[in-house]
Order: sequence, then C-alpha cells, then structure tokens
Amino acid sequence: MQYISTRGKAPALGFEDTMLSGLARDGGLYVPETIPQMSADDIRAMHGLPYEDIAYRVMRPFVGDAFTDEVFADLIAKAYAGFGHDARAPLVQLGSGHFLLELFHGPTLAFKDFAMQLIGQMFEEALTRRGDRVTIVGATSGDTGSAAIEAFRGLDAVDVFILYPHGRVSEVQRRQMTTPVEDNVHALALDGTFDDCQARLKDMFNDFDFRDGVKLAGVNSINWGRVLAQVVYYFSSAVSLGAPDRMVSFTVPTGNFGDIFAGYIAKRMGLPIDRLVVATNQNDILHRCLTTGGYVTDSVTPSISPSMDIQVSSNFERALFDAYNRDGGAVAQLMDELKAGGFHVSQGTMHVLREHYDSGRVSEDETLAMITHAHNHMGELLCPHSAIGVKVAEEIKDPSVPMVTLATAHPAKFPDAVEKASGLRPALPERMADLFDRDERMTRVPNDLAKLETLIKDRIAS
Ligand SMILES: Cc1ncc(COP(=O)(O)O)c(C=O)c1O
Ligand SMILES: N[C@@H](CCOP(=O)(O)O)C(=O)O
Repeated sequence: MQYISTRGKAPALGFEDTMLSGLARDGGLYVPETIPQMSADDIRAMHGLPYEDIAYRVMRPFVGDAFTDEVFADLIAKAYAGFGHDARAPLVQLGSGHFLLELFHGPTLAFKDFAMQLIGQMFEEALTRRGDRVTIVGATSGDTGSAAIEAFRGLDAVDVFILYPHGRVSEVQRRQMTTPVEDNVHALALDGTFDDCQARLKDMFNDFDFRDGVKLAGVNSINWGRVLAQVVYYFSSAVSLGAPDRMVSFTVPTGNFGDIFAGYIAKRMGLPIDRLVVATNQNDILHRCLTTGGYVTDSVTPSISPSMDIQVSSNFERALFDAYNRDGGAVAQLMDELKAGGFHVSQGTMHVLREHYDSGRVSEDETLAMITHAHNHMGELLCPHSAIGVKVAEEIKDPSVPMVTLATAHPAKFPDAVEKASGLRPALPERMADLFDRDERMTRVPNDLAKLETLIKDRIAS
C-alpha cells in the first residue's frame, strides 16, 4: 500500500514512513493511493466480534508490510486495553432511530484516544526497530493535545510538544496537558487561536532545516494513522445496527474534518453509509462551504465547544482532493488561495461533495438547550460538542435510516457549560479525581515561528 500527497508533488511512501513523517514535503496530506474494499460478506462476518478484531480487519489492508500480522494484532490489543468500557465504543439509543456512539471511554475522555493510543503503540514499535527517535509537535484546541501526551508520556524515543491556544481550552483540558510530570512532555500555551497553532505547526513541517534537524513528526490528523484508526468505529457501530444489510447515517461534530473524513473512507471501503452529516458550532466555515461553495476564513469566535473553534479545517483538503478527481495541482492552487483568505469550490465539485456530506450549524443557545433537552428527555448528559451533533442529527435525520451521532467527549471535560444547561456538574472518573490538585507546568509562547523553533531545539538539546 502506497500513500500519495494531496498536492501531487511529494514522493509516494509506505505506511510506516507516512505515519512517521506527518505532513508531505509538498505541504499536502497523505492519502492511500487506492482504497481497500470490503465485500458485504466481509462486513457481515464482523457481526458479534470484539472491537479489537474489527479494528484488525478494517485496518490491516492499509498497513502493508509495516508490521507482521501478529505484531499488528498485539499493538491493537495493547492500545485498547486501558479503555473504560468493554465495548470500547458502545452505542446507546437516544430516541426513535437515533443512536449515540460513545467515544469517550478512553484514558483522556475524548474520541482522540481511539487513534492516539494506537499511534503511540505503532510509533514505539517502529522507532525501537529503527533505533531512531523523533520530536512530535502537535496543535490542539484541547483534546488532541491531552490524548497525545497520554500516549507518548515517558517514551525514551520521543519528545512531545503541544501548542494550545492560551485561555481558549477548558480547565480540565488544560490541566490534562499541564500536569503530567514526565520530562519528555512540553505544554506550550500560544498567544493566538487553534488556527494559529496549526499554521505554525505546518510552517515547521515546511521548514526543512528544522524538520530534518529535530526529526519532526506529527500526530494531528495530518497523520494518516489518525484518520485510519477512526474508520474502525464507523464499521463497529454500523455492523451492530445491521450493516451491510441496512444503510446507516452518521452525524459528526466537526472541526478539523478528520473524524468525518474517516467516515467517508469507511463508505469508500464499502460500508453502506447513507448520509455523513457535518455538525459545526458558530465557527461554521465547513457549513458555509457545503451550503454556498465559499470556503472563506473568518476570525475564530470562542465558544462553549472549544475543541471545534476552528476556521481552517485541515482535512477538508483530503475531501477536496477526491472531489477534484485527485488533481493535486488543483488542490495546491486552492490552498494558495486560502492563504489569501479563501476560495470558491466549482459547481461540479460542490455536486460531488454534496453527494456525500450534509451539514448544519448550531448556535451557543441551541447547544445549551440541546444539553438541557437531552438530560431531561433522552436520559443523556452530553458534552457541548456531542450536543451539537445530536441537534443537527435530530433536524436532518430520515426516519427510514438509523442515525448515529458521534459523542466525541465526556461531559466532565466541559463541566461549566454542562452544569449551566443541566444543573448537574459531571464528575471526573476516579483516576482523575485529583486533577485540580496537581501542579501545572507550561510555557507561554508567542505566535512566532522562529521563537518556537528555537525553544523546541533548546529543549531537546538540554
Ligand atoms: C470533542 C471534540 N469533538 C469534535 C471535534 C472535531 O473533530 P474533527 O477535528 O476530527 O472534525 C474535536 C476536535 O477536533 C473534539 O475534540
Ligand atoms: N479538536 C482538535 C483539533 C485538532 O484536530 P486533529 O484531529 O487534527 O488533531 C483538538 O482537540 O485538538
């Protein structure tokens, strides 16, 4: 299996090099050259299997010869052993034809753990075999950062630097990143937005002296391994609702477009998915683009769903690559236009995008009202991100097709908003009960590439 860049100019790589290198050297994102197919019988055979077995069957064709069958199965087993629910990604029924996929039973209480725990295992295995080490730099609006730190803390072969927007993540999210004591963990509070963090990260990848000098690696959804691991729960949930003999739709609270793009990959592999619905908060560039064709950046407005406070949605580039018939030159041109403020998608491309994706936008008041309603009438305490998904799904769902909404984080990560809407302050799990008593350690950093690179180089040299 080879991976190619969405901008068409970087060398094709195998799975392991794709995973370890992050952004392609032409600035694009890696995607598989071909999408492995699952027949109806392959999908039917997943009925009743443990999550780990489904994960193995779904991901194995993408991994090629990077790991032997035995090693890959073992890495999957280790990745999910620490989850707090036997089903790993349990489905609960919310109402008629509407199901919630709980993706928050991992160690840091958000869906990011599904991919990050596995990536942590795969990095460790590959780096040990190569006798190599890397510097991971990640950008986070709150959840990727804590999941990455949890997956890589204490590993000899890795230093992990996380850029988060100062003052724009919840206190639980911040403390999850600033309280780990391991020397290889560096939490950096950047003066700016998540978009600034992600832009500086991509700048670092595009500065080849820095990139090669520190052996830069990425664990944002820039990294194909992140998207791949998220494909699995589309299969596990659809199969438990009757796939391949029944269509299923998904609504996905969306920011960087990685999670919903994983759903698109599942569909391309043969999973009978009817609609993939993008649910955004007031930072709604994706909803605007999918309804008007204009992908025009706006300033980021802080919200009660901070993990989705994103206006430059990294993985949308992967969706555009397919919608433009895999024309890397066309995508590179759009990305140049984006630097100047935005672009407009052609009519033909809009048609292709609308074949797969619907969208909806939810205001702050509507989010709070949905948390209240779900608590009072659906028996669920939702985090604000999941509430946005449920609200859009309720508006858009077709009674003849089961709808699955992805619950992307545990309500206890956002206790203020949840308490305001429901009157209940959700408690953290026992193992995190002392989170607010632990000492914090972070460095305030400016939104300045040269200064960030110097800090990172100095830290790994010391
Ligand atoms: C809790 C939560 N929900 C939803 C999202 C959106 O996911 P994605 O960026 O993959 O679209 C994120 C992060 O981006 C998140 O942390
Ligand atoms: N919401 C994310 C933003 C980064 O997304 P990623 O999927 O590209 O890592 C976060 O919580 O950090």
